[in-house]
Amino acid sequence: MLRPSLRYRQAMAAPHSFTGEDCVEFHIHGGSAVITAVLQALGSVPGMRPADAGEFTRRAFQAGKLGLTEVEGLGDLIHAETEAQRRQALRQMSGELGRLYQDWSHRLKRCLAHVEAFIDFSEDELIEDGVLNQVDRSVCDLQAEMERHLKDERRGERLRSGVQVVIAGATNAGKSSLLNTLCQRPAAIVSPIAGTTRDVVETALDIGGFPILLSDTAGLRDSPDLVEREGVRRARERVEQADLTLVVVDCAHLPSDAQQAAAFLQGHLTSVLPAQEQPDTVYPTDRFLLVLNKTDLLPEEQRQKLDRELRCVSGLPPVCLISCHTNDGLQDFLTALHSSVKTLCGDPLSGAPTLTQARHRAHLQQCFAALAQYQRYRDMDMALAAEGVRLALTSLGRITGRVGAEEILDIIFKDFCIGK
Ligand SMILES: Nc1nc2c(ncn2[C@@H]2O[C@H](COP(=O)(O)OP(=O)(O)OP(=O)(O)O)[C@@H](O)[C@H]2O)c(=O)[nH]1
Ligand SMILES: [Mg+2]
Repeated sequence: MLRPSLRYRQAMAAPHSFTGEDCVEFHIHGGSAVITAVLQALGSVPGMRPADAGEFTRRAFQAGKLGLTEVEGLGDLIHAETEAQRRQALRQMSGELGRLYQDWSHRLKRCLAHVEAFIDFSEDELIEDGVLNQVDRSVCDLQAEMERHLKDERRGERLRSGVQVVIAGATNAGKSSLLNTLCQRPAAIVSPIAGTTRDVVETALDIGGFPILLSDTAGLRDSPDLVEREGVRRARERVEQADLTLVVVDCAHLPSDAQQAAAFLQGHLTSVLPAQEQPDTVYPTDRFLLVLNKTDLLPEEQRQKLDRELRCVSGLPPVCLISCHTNDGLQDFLTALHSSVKTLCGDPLSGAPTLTQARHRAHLQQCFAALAQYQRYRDMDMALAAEGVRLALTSLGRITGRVGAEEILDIIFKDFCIGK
């Protein structure tokens, strides 16, 4: 006979369970024959069927136990591969982001109520003075807060999906060797033949808890070879899309004089940079790292001199001297890489909660635009101005799941696994 304990009843009975419904959990021996037999027995009970992927979470959402941003946080937690991703997902799952949007939503509802009251009662002078001024102030405040939230340099989205790091530079500089050193396996072919890498070789890495997607690319040079030219085009495309580019240079090619070396490196960077960034000689330090490889080929004295002097040259991105053959300088390079990636992702635990999904960004931008509609029509047509506030509320509701199309929910829940 089943005699549920008090703890069991509290955790599993409606409305305290995860889904808000009465639940039962079976703890059985783990052998596959036992599991199959139990599933078969359960399957023979009329009306019993296996849960769909994400069905438990969907039921929790439908019972109002979780908001949509929390659901997305839970999904991200399940898929988190690095520590920083896990922390960001946990924070979102705890409801911080959802509470921020709820707060905005409440304030917008107040604005809408005031605007509608103004439309209905202002002619009878039943409405107190200054109601619209209060709405104006609230709308301005909300816009300023949303603008700050949107101007986050995509840190949260980057952390969620991985920082795009691209290795680029001339042929034979040691790009593929760097990729292999970082991922500690021979992922890309290395050879003394210039033009060995043609296609993009990708690998996912965890750098101090931050996820990166590292791409090795074809060496940049003019080539009569059709296939190599396509490789170079792809390499340039990757640099354009990259969050961070590691520009690899064979340091045996560097002039020994520091000023000349700096000029050489500037020229090298220009040849790697996307066309639209050419006139700007101040390289955003968080988007480039200069990796001077093959230091084992330099006399120690020259290596130290280069290291010392290039650090003092202004206008260059951070410079790291390494050898993929001896691993010399690798630790300093990893520290510099970690610091750049951390800047690009931000600290998932400090400051205001960040945007983590392109879906949220799109709805927030619509919300922001709708508030501009309120301001545009406020002195001309109050009905259209009110419509602006209403649209803003709808856009926010789409983020939190208060307003939603079924197909969006289907997309979100399909990423969950069975049993979640
Ligand atoms: N001495 C020395 N040789 C290196 C080092 N790193 C790479 N090499 C050699 O340099 C040559 C080219 O290395 P790759 O890693 O294939 O260079 P790459 O930049 O990927 O070249 P492409 O794919 O042709 O653009 C190979 O013979 C490597 O063994 C290093 O740190 N020191
Ligand atoms: Mg290569």
